[in-house]
Amino acid sequence: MPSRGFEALAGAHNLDFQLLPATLRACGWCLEVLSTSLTLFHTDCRSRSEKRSERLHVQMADLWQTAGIAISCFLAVVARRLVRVCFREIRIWYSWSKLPHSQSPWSLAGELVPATSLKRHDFYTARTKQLGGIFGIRVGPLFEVCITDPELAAPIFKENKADLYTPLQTVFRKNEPSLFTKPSPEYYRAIRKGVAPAFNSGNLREGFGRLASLMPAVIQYIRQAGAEASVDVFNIAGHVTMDAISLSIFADAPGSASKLGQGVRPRYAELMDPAMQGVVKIMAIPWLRHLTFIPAMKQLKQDLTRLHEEHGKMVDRLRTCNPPPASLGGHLLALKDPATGLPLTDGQLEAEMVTLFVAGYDTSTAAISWTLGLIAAHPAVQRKVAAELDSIGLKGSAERPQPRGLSWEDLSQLDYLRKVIKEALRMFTVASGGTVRTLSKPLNIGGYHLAAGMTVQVPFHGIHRNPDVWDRPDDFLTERWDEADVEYVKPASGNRAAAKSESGGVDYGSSSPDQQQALGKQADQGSKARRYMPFSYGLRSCVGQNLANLTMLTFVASLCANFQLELAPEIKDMSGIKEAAVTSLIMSPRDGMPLRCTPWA
Ligand code: HEM
Repeated sequence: MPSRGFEALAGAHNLDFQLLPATLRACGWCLEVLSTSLTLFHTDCRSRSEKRSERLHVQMADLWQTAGIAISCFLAVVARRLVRVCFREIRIWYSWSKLPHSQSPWSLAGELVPATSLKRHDFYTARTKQLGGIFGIRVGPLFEVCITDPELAAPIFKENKADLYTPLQTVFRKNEPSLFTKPSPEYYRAIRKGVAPAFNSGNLREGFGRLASLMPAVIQYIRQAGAEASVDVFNIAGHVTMDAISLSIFADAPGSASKLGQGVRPRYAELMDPAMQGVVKIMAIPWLRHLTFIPAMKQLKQDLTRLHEEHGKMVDRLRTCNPPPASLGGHLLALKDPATGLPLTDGQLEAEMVTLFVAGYDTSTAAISWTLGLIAAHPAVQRKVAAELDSIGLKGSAERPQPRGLSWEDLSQLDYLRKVIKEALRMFTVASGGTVRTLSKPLNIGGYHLAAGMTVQVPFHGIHRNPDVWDRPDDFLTERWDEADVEYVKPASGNRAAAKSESGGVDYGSSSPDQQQALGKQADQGSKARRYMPFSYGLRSCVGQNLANLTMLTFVASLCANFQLELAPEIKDMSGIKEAAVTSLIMSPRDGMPLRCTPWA
């Protein structure tokens, strides 16, 4: 008979003792074996379940411990970052507080309104007159340094960081970084080196025929409008520059200039402009983008959806149009991403292509408009331009009612017209806000310590209109370009020289060999600091300036060769031109540039 303990053991494992065969039940030895194995099995089961629960326990404890460590690490990192950000902001605020500045410490918005208004170019000039060539402004919560003294501004052009531009990426479908926003240094170098040759003189010459072929339609349209009509050259220039960039990328048939006279703006500009207005808002106040429920951000979302559709088509067009290797499109397709060694993806191509349109379209259009307006407002200048064109057989007359079109060779003969364009870009600097950089290291400039991380703006319009730097800066004086080295600051004299030596000029915050070298270069340059910078200079200067100059020269020469220009009654005179200037992203005439154009013959 089985013992009571054995029976209990069997019961615990749901074994019915009665089910065992009778012979087995009667055999004491068998029962012994069965009992022993059941006991062993039971012990094993218990120890296994104990072990399992122990293991589970240990695992849970490990998990808790690991989670605890992870959370503590995370909190430590956040706290460190917070402390670092706080220290950085305090250092920035302290540096800023030592700069000359003018706003009331109690105003929450600081100078947000004048610094983002349509007349902000005048604001920087006024502050320069009031506070000098380096001063602080506060735009809402942003403590910013402004430099309008070219000598003091020189070291800023060695900085590459421009955090404030990052919101511009919103206009690309995949929010990719582009040349203009904030790619890695390697990517930036690869793109810059890859596209720059497209703008060299040999490659531009190859595409010049396509650019010049746009002009006959423009001339015909203006002729048809008649001498009494106000013709908006801003609108016309918009169509031509859009086609000029389009042609240099895709090298195929233009579309925009064929729509002249239909009272419309270039299609891409119609899509881009409203989106850019929204983007400018988030550049000024970055956290605005998170308020997706406010009407301005809802509108931006809609505008971007329309724009992104167009970008998809542009990438497809580039992939299928097979542009020649010398064209901008050819160069873009040949580019390799240094990180992967592969050709650019659709997203990367879109970012670079759109950057070229955004950077080149508005700027060239406004520059052409200011130049033509200024020529029309200054009859003596217009006579000299006409005489130059006449001397190479380009100007219309009774004997030459249909003057020939411009050739590549003509361009080198237009010395005076080049000076006129230069002076127009000085007086109405389209990139009026200039450049904005984030300091990657502390700098001592003009006796002021600027902390790392500070946002520094160099408003080019402020420099070009600074009376300490230019004689009669508010006058359109083409003859100033007859002198040599007009682009550079003249040797300092009198009070200005004394002020410079007292302020200590430029000094790098620490003294690594690189910085010593930079300091040395700056000192060598001495009075040779650049004061003329419509295309910026140094790192991040305009990569497309040769195309811009070519488009401006071609357009302005073609118009002046065919027509005598006069300001339309809407603008009337020089004060009307100045009044029309507004800056959103760039400085352009608010209601266009209406001119009356009378054929020479
Ligand atoms: C009159 C016409 C133009 C003016 C006044 C102008 C002016 C400028 C300025 C001042 C910058 C530097 C901006 C900064 O530092 O924040 C710049 C950059 C740039 N421009 Fe232009 N630009 C003109 C036409 C063009 C054209 C036609 C193109 C190309 C189709 C172009 C492409 C670019 C690009 C890609 C950059 C960024 C370069 C970089 O960061 O390395 N621009 N431009």
